[in-house]
Amino acid sequence: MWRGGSNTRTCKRRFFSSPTRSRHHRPPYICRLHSRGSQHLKAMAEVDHLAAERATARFDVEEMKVAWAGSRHAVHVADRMARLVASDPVFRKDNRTMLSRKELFKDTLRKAAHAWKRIVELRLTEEEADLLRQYVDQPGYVDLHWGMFVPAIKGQGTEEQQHKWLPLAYKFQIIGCYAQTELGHGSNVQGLETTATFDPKTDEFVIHSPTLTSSKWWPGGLGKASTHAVVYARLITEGKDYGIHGFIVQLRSLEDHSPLPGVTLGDIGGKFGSGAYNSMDNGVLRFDHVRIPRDQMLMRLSQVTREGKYVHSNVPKQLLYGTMVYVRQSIVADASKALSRAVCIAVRYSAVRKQFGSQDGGPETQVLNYKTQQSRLFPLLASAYAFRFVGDWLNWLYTDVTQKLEAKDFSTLQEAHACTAGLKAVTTSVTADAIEECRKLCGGHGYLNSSGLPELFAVYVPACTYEGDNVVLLLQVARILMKTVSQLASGKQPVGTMAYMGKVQYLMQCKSAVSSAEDWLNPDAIQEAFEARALRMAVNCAQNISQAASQEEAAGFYERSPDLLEAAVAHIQLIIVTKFIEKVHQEIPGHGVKEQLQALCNVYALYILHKHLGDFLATGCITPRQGALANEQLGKLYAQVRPNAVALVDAFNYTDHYLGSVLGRYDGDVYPALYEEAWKDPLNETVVPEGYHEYLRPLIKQQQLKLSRL
Ligand SMILES: CCCCCCCCCCCCCCC/C=C/C(=O)SCCNC(=O)CCNC(=O)[C@H](O)C(C)(C)COP(=O)(O)OP(=O)(O)OC[C@H]1O[C@@H](n2cnc3c(N)ncnc32)[C@H](O)[C@@H]1OP(=O)(O)O
Ligand SMILES: Cc1cc2nc3c(=O)[nH]c(=O)nc-3n(C[C@H](O)[C@H](O)[C@H](O)COP(=O)(O)OP(=O)(O)OC[C@H]3O[C@@H](n4cnc5c(N)ncnc54)[C@H](O)[C@@H]3O)c2cc1C
Repeated sequence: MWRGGSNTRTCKRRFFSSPTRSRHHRPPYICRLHSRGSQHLKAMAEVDHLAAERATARFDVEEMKVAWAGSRHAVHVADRMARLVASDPVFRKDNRTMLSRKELFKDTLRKAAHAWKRIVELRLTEEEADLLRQYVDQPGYVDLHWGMFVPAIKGQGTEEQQHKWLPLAYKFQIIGCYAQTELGHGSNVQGLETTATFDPKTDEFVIHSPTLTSSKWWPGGLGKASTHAVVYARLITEGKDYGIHGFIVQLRSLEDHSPLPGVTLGDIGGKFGSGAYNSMDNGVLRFDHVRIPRDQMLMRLSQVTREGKYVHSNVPKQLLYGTMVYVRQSIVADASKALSRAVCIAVRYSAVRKQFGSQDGGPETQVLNYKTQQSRLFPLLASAYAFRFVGDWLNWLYTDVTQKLEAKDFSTLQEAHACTAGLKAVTTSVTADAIEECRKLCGGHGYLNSSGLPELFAVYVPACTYEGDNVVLLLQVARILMKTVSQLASGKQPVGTMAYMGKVQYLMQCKSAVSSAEDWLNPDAIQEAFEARALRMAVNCAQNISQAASQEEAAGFYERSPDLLEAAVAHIQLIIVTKFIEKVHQEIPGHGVKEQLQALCNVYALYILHKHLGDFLATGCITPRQGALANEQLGKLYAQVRPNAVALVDAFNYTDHYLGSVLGRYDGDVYPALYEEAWKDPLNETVVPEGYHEYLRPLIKQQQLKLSRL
């Protein structure tokens, strides 16, 4: 009866009602855990399986935490917020991949509401609140509300509009999203089809979706949560189309959340991966001649008068794209977070995991000691630090440009666009690939949801697409590079991150002086090689485009776009290397911290050089022998990083809750955790699976019957 007829009863129930029998049927380790209860688990947690690794570190980890976080204050606040989230049962996330879409969405609403309650109760500052939301670690409508809706109103709304709308948004009296992309167009913003036609009779805009492809499609938070949206639509007044502009549109009733008349909206459906980005209600939205007051057009950059006259302020039109520039810079900062999480998991697990090497009965080899593991993992560790520092710099640049724009100085707009677009593209592509590489570095166990890596990958990978497809963004960088090269002949000196191009005479013919592996530790040698490679690739592209004399320039650009993409990547990698070198040149307190960062900086640069050796050789920046020396030095650097690897990921200061990985646990006690986690799967709720009576038993019985007839 027990075996045959009770497949809906849970293990838990049986365990308590019939312990002897349960113990018999349960895996022995689980019984031991349960019988000893939490005391046993606590005792286990006190064992630090990575203590020996931590003891070999040659630097002050606490000071490295400061270097990573940016300041002692930042470490302190992050620590407090991370612990606040980790200790609150509402923010539990270990069961996330097992929830249905509806459950997951409700769980997201619950977490967002609870986070807001805590923020208000504890009177958290903006900095603390942002961190708290980050550690909750579940994509949801609040990301778009704070991350795009509010910034769009701040950036494109007049003082009056900000005064009216921002207090409502700040207190969550309205919830907003950013509705730009449509079914038919995302990358090509100028191709959007939604219309906003001014009606002077009523002093209103009529928002309309004229075609199926004009349906808004993808905006996060739109599907189920938002009451309002900043909608991007073609402004039509006095019969003329003035192109894309932003409008604040109410979508749902503030009483019962039902869609307002003329508004059709919903969720666009399940997305890649279990859990992951499915907590977000990406939505579809159609308008059927929906009327909004004229003053709900965001009028900071251009206005429509009461009479319907279009007036454009004396500012560049591209300021309309300001919200995207803002989010792109925050995506760069987020890249180092996602990458460092994956790397932290892979480094800790690689130090715990042992395979082979015990023929004489001695201990097996930690997989972290394999040179191949190091050569795959340490460049990713170095990249996490590189992205962190370039992200800090980009944040500085963004703030600087914003201040200049306030003073009507638009000279650095192009630099901000090129850097945010290019760095967003390179850091997200590398990070997405790196998370997948970390999964492979963790072998079979990396493929389990409980490793945290599949979900991290699934959540992260759309960053290569949203806020601008990475290829489209790199082509923007390439266009600016080509413009800069073409201006060199006229003697115009490039500025900012393009300034190196001003050394064109030298960089086009210089030869690297490197003659030993150690010479590659000289930052000037690295800088010169990267500058020469980036410039020569850009100049080659420019020459190839202009040599196609029979073609229009645009056609030449189109023809050469695969090469242009590579030139843009080379330019962005130069920026990352340069900012890392600049960081290491600064005063960095703490025993051994500067030395470690120096080593990581060299790993990052020489790894890129090794990986893109073809570029460096083809452009004649270095010789094959110098390439080989760089690789030789890289091997030596890996050996230098090895004893510090675990401490270098400890410096990220992530709680086990935030990491969300049994493989990346701080204490390294991986195997009991893996074992225990398996039993939480819903399939293990019953010993005999659902479906046994319908499908397995008849099959087995049928075969038995056949056999008995033989
Ligand atoms: C947990 C806590 C939460 C707190 C918040 C935390 C942060 C938030 C994180 C948020 C999480 C992320 C969630 C995901 C949300 C996703 C949202 C979206 O995806 S929104 C939609 C994004 N869409 C895009 O990115 C579209 C990409 N396309 C474009 O940007 C443009 O179409 C284009 C740049 C590709 C082309 O523009 P276009 O005008 O058609 O023309 P040109 O190429 O000819 O360019 C003309 C001219 O303009 C210059 N330019 C272009 N863009 C910019 C810019 N942004 N700034 C300045 N200048 C720009 C370009 O260089 C040309 O210059 P010129 O001198 O004339 O050559
Ligand atoms: C998870 C997620 C969340 C999102 N959230 C929002 C949101 O909140 N609000 C919002 O408005 N939008 C949102 N989006 C939409 C997002 O911004 C767009 O998907 C993105 O800008 C890419 O545009 P697309 O889908 O039109 O891609 P496409 O442009 O159709 O890309 C398809 C392919 O064409 C290539 N391609 C396109 N143009 C060119 C070109 N000129 N040269 C060479 N190759 C080209 C691309 O590289 C790509 O390989 C979200 C998307 C995702 C996936």
